[in-house]
Amino acid sequence: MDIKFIPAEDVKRVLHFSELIPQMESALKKFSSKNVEQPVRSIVSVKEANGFLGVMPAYSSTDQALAVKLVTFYPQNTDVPTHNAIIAVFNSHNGIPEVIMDGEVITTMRTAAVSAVATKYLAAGDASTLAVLGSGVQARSHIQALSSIRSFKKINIWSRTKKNAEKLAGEVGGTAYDSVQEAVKDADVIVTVTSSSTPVLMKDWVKPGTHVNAVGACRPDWQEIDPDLMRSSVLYVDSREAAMKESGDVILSKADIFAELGEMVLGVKEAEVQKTTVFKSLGLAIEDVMSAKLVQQLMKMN
Ligand SMILES: NC(=O)C1=CN([C@@H]2O[C@H](COP(=O)(O)OP(=O)(O)OC[C@H]3O[C@@H](n4cnc5c(N)ncnc54)[C@H](O)[C@@H]3O)[C@@H](O)[C@H]2O)C=CC1
Ligand SMILES: O=C([O-])C1=[NH+]CCC1
Repeated sequence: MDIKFIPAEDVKRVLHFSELIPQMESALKKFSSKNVEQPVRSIVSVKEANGFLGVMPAYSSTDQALAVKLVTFYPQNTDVPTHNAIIAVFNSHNGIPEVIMDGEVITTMRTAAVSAVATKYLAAGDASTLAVLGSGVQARSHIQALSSIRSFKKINIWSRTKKNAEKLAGEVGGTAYDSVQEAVKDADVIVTVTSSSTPVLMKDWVKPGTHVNAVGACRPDWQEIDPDLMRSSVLYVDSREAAMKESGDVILSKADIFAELGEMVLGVKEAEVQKTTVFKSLGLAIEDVMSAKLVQQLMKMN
């Protein structure tokens, strides 16, 4: 068996948001039109490390794309990334494994690309202030991806460790804030990218009409968003089934899900731009499978 390995440097070299964002928009549509075979991910808890291993398979017959991502989340890691992943790609005709590629860069970029799709449809066209809560890997990729969708004049950053917020603010020409309330007060778009398991963003701090990409809190007993904000906003999710199984923000608040993002992109459900909207992101295997396919195509061209 001749299995090729594609390392992180190669994935990083070929993958760009200009191609990844439309690819994710297409993946979301396929998912919500039931053109994808994908179970909700399996989670193996590693209690001693407060971490988990997630197993994320998906198959798209129209793309002849069959792959599985294996991803770990160890939130207490400090000197190595908190998320680590590989993606194994199989030949969909004969089941032979063909490629194993790094999945960390894809996880970093496709998550932000999906939030960019949500922001493109749900944020005001003239959105000028972006607030980011958290200062890690996803904070950086979200600033990059969302800046390709809207022209932000201000980028406000809060992180529980102020010096990390200041470092990120220095990198992106933003401003670091001491409190979440101050950071989000004028924001048109908010991104929550923390590893918190309790709410960091409160309803009363968010101005009406803001779009929130809620990216952290991927376990049924974790929350990043005030339940009142969840209930009072128009709520979009990547997958209804996954949200009802995995998202503490959705399950514990008992908020009504208005639509899957793919349904909105398909035009089956409205994009409620004038209202306060929350996109609750959990991450879908099909996003990884279609990102991996794009990497393979781009590698052939480069
Ligand atoms: N929806 C999706 O598809 C994906 C979601 N994620 C989630 O996004 C979040 C951020 O991921 P990364 O940036 O890769 O992680 P990271 O480890 O690079 O950064 C985590 C950030 O959260 C902050 N943080 C940790 N505990 C906190 C607490 N109790 N209160 C407030 N801030 C806290 C850290 O200081 C840091 O700024 C995580 O929750 C992660 O699981 C990550 C990948 C995909
Ligand atoms: O989709 C994904 O890869 C993840 N979602 C939360 C942690 C990792």
